[in-house]
Order: sequence, then C-alpha cells, then structure tokens
Amino acid sequence: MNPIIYHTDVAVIGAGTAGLAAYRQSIAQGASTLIIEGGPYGTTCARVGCMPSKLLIAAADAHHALGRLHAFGIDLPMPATIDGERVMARVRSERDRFVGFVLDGVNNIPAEHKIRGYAQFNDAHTLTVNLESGGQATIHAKSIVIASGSTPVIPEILKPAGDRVVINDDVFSCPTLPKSVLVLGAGVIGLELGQALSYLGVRVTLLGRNNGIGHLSDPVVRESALNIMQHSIDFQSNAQLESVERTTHGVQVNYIDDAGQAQSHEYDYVLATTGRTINLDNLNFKALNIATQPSGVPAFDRHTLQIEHSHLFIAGDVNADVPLLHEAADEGAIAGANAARLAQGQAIESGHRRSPLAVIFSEPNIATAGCMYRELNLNTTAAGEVDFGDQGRSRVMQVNQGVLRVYGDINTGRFLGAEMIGPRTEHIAHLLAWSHQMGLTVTQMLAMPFYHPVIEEGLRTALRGLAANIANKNVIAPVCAHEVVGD
Ligand SMILES: Cc1cc2nc3c(=O)[nH]c(=O)nc-3n(C[C@H](O)[C@H](O)[C@H](O)COP(=O)(O)OP(=O)(O)OC[C@H]3O[C@@H](n4cnc5c(N)ncnc54)[C@H](O)[C@@H]3O)c2cc1C
Ligand SMILES: NC(=O)c1ccc[n+]([C@@H]2O[C@H](COP(=O)([O-])OP(=O)(O)OC[C@H]3O[C@@H](n4cnc5c(N)ncnc54)[C@H](O)[C@@H]3O)[C@@H](O)[C@H]2O)c1
Repeated sequence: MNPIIYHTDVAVIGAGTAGLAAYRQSIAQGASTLIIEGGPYGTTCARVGCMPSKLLIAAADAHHALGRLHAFGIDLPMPATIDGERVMARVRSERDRFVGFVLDGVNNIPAEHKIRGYAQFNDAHTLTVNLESGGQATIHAKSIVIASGSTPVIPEILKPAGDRVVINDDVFSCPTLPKSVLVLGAGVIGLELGQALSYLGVRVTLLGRNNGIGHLSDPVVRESALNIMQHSIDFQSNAQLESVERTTHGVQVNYIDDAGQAQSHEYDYVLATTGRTINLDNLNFKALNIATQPSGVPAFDRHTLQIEHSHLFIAGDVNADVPLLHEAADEGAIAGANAARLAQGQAIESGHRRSPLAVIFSEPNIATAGCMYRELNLNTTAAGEVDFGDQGRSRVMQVNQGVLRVYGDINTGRFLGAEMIGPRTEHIAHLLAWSHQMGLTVTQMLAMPFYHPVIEEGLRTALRGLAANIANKNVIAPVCAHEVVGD
C-alpha cells in the first residue's frame, strides 16, 4: 500500500502539553499544521502526572491531618479506616475529568490536522508515521516541532522483579491501594508518591542515594528536609540497593540501609522513580546526524527553542531543560510560533521565559525560586534564614517545621533566589519567583505588606536577616561553600 503523502508548513510531533501549545500557536500564525500523536491523547500531566499525583496527595494529606487533631483537643476513633478502592476511584474519576478537558480541546482540532501513530525522521524535512489505523503516512514539513516528552527509566537492577516493577502510570491505574511498596529514587516523584502512599497506610520504604532529596542543593535546607522526611516515612536517604527477586506474592528487596546494615524485606511492588529519559531515540533522530550534548539533547536556544542552524524546534520534557508543566506550555507556544514563522519565510523571535520556580508537593512542601544555592557565587552572595519551628502562625496551626533560606547579591542588594521546606511554601515560592522576575532588591521586598499573623511573616524574618547580611557584606562562602551536594 502506498503511503499517504502530506505537505505542510509545520509538523508537531507529540500532542502533550508542549505539542498542543505548539499546534495552537502555529495555527494562530497562519501556517498549515499537522499534529502527530502516537500514544493516548490527554497529556502526561493530566493522565499520569501532575493531576493524579496531586489527587493522591490530597487524600493522603487529609488522612495525615487527622494526626494533629488530638493536640487541638479533638479525638476521633483512631485509626481511621481507609477504603483503598474509594481513594483510588476518586483519584481516577477526578483525573478523568481533567483529561476530559484536554480531550475536548483535541476534539476541536480538525480531523485532517491530526495524525495518529508514532513519527520517525527520514530526513530533516520528512517524517514517516506508521498509522494506528494501518498503513503509513509520509509528511513533508518546512519546519518540525519535536515535543515528544519523556519516559520513566527502569534501572537494570530492578528487572528481576518482572511484573512487580511499576512506574507512576501504574500507581494511578491500581484498583486499590497496595499493602507495601519499595520506592527507589528520592527525587520529585519518589518523595511525592512515596509519602502519599505511606500517609495512606501503605508500608513504604523510600531508598535514596548520597543523601540527595528532591532538587534541593542548599545544605541547611537539605538537612532540614532529610530530617523531616525521615521522621515522616521510612526514608533511607543514603541506601544501596543490592538486588531484587520476584517471589510468589511480590518482590524480595535486599539493600544496605543508612546505618550500613543489610536489610531484606518483601514488598508487593517496587516503584521506580529514578528519573526520566527523553523521547528522541524513538524518533530516529540519529538519522539526522545532528550533534547532541552529553544529555542526549541537541544544542538549542532556550529563548527561541530552535535547534541550532536548523528548521527544527524542541519543546517540553524532550529538551530536558526544565521538565515542568508551565515550562512545557511556554516552550511549546514559542516553538510553534517560531516554526510557523520560519516556514513562512519570516524571522524567528525570542519568547518570554519566566524566573525558575519548582515545587515538590510533599508535606511540608519543598520548593525553590529564582537561583538555586548550587548556582550562586557564594563569594558575593549573602543569605537570610527562618526556621519555621518558631514561626507564629505555623505553630498556631501545628505545621511548624522546616527552613527557608533566601539569597541576595551583596553588591546590588538584589534578591537572587531561595530554597525551602516548610508549611504551604508553594505559595511563598510564588511570591519569591515573582520578586525574582521583577528584579526586586531585598529592601523593595521588605517594603511590601505582610499581614499578621501569617506564614509569610516567616519570609519577612528571613528577608530581614538577608538585608542585614547584605549591609554587612556577610557572604555565605566561608561557612558552607564546600557542602554543596547533588547529582
Ligand atoms: C508523576 C508526575 C507528576 C508530575 N507533577 C508535576 C507537577 O506537579 N507540576 C509540574 O509542573 N510538572 C509535573 N510533572 C511534569 C509534567 O507532567 C511534564 O513536564 C509535562 O507533562 C511535559 O509535557 P510534554 O508536552 O513535554 O510531554 P507529554 O505530555 O508527555 O507529551 C509528549 C507526547 O508525545 C507523544 N510521543 C512520543 N513520541 C512520539 C512519536 N515518535 N510520535 C508521535 N508522538 C509521540 C507521547 O505519546 C506524548 O503524548 C509531573 C510528571 C510526572 C510523571
Ligand atoms: N511537583 C512537581 O513539579 C513534579 C512532580 C513530579 C515530577 N515532576 C517532574 O518530573 C521529573 C522526573 O521526576 P523523577 O522523580 O522521576 O526524577 P528526578 O530526577 O527528580 O529524581 C530521580 C531520583 O532518582 C535517583 N536515582 C536514580 N537512579 C537511582 C538508583 N539506581 N538508585 C537510587 N536512586 C536513584 C536520583 O538520584 C534522583 O534523586 C522531575 O524532574 C520533575 O521535573 C515534577
């Protein structure tokens, strides 16, 4: 059967968050545009990412909050009963609602613009798609946006566990809560899902390595976060996984714990949260002979999303720049508009990029805004700090744990960034990212209103300390320049 031939200005590979944004912008620029999707419609974020994970976390936090009632003088019959099937049914039904909104958007795209099947490069202007409906399509495009996302990595050492190794996608499709899970990898997903499952009564062990925790790099904040998380769940932050073995009912896991002791325990499942790999190989990208960096990503301009000296654009998780939802949406929009401009003989433009902001929805939240500690010049940077243990409103609500550290430039007085673990710091992180993007000085930030009594008063304490250290040129360097970790 002869392939169906298409000629288009722009082809977008992947109908995730970045791809859909690229499609919309390309159309808005007046370019003929095709969008190719190999997997299910609905986006990673809505189907198996941001939304179902936050739904599971919401149930977990609701249960965990019961533990605080007694200190307020309120007693319920404890332990509370957790109906795993109902917990997971709500996760899925609410998740499906969010997916439904995405599907409505996809349904509004004219059928002739949508191609179902996995795309591969033939050459830099030609894609082949093995159509889901059978047969092949050949697409000749003036510009191409690569928005193919990323896929979870399953380390070789977990392979003997066979069908008992699961990834985030599988967690949300479980009809009920498992009894026990070994979570490997203390990154963002491991912390969020590991703690949520544990708070829902699942026996969880989280294995980390090198005392890393999420993306934190400030030694003070990291130590606080390790301490809090280790009191919250069974978290071995400096563990060594030795082997796993499929048993009749689950997986036998052998590891060395933080105390250097050999441990061997059986779990229902092993959840791999050891990072994600970019989806470029499945596009036959190598056929283009474009040089890639050690990360596997070709050199590209993060303001235009253009792969150097080409008509190719790369947006979302697949470029491994900042694999977060709002960044994928921004990148897709910039890439789609530029792909359309280039295809129509116009000059491409730099798009707006926002100040860095990242939140781990653990309890308490872990967050970073602006520059991270590991990116600072510690010889010209001062820090300020608040310990939420003594913070008024946090104590009132019994959520008084964590540390916030803010950084400022001793020469300009400008706010540089922050790392934190603390109560509802998802909100403080926003205030700080906005301040960073506006280029505010610490003095200007302190001139803003702070209500009483609120958790943000803790931020004011940290900023006051920072302002004093800036005035005294009291830099971070001598104290902890040698303590930065991270992998
Ligand atoms: C468990 C989890 C929780 C998360 N939580 C958050 C959060 O709270 N906040 C946040 O900001 N971010 C979160 N993220 C990250 C966020 O989901 C991603 O950054 C975002 O979804 C990336 O969007 P994307 O468009 O790059 O990729 P995707 O949405 O994955 O889209 C890529 C699409 O390309 C398709 N594709 C791949 N190869 C081909 C091919 N050859 N041909 C055709 N189609 C192809 C795929 O099927 C897929 O549909 C989370 C991620 C996970 C996994
Ligand atoms: N709240 C959010 O915004 C949110 C939530 C979930 C995911 N995400 C996005 O998804 C991305 C992927 O998340 P992730 O948690 O899979 O990746 P990650 O890179 O955040 O964490 C992976 C962790 O696994 C560890 N690791 C790797 N191999 C290991 C091994 N063999 N043994 C022990 N530990 C090992 C790494 O040291 C790292 O700490 C994140 O970078 C983030 O951008 C965001």
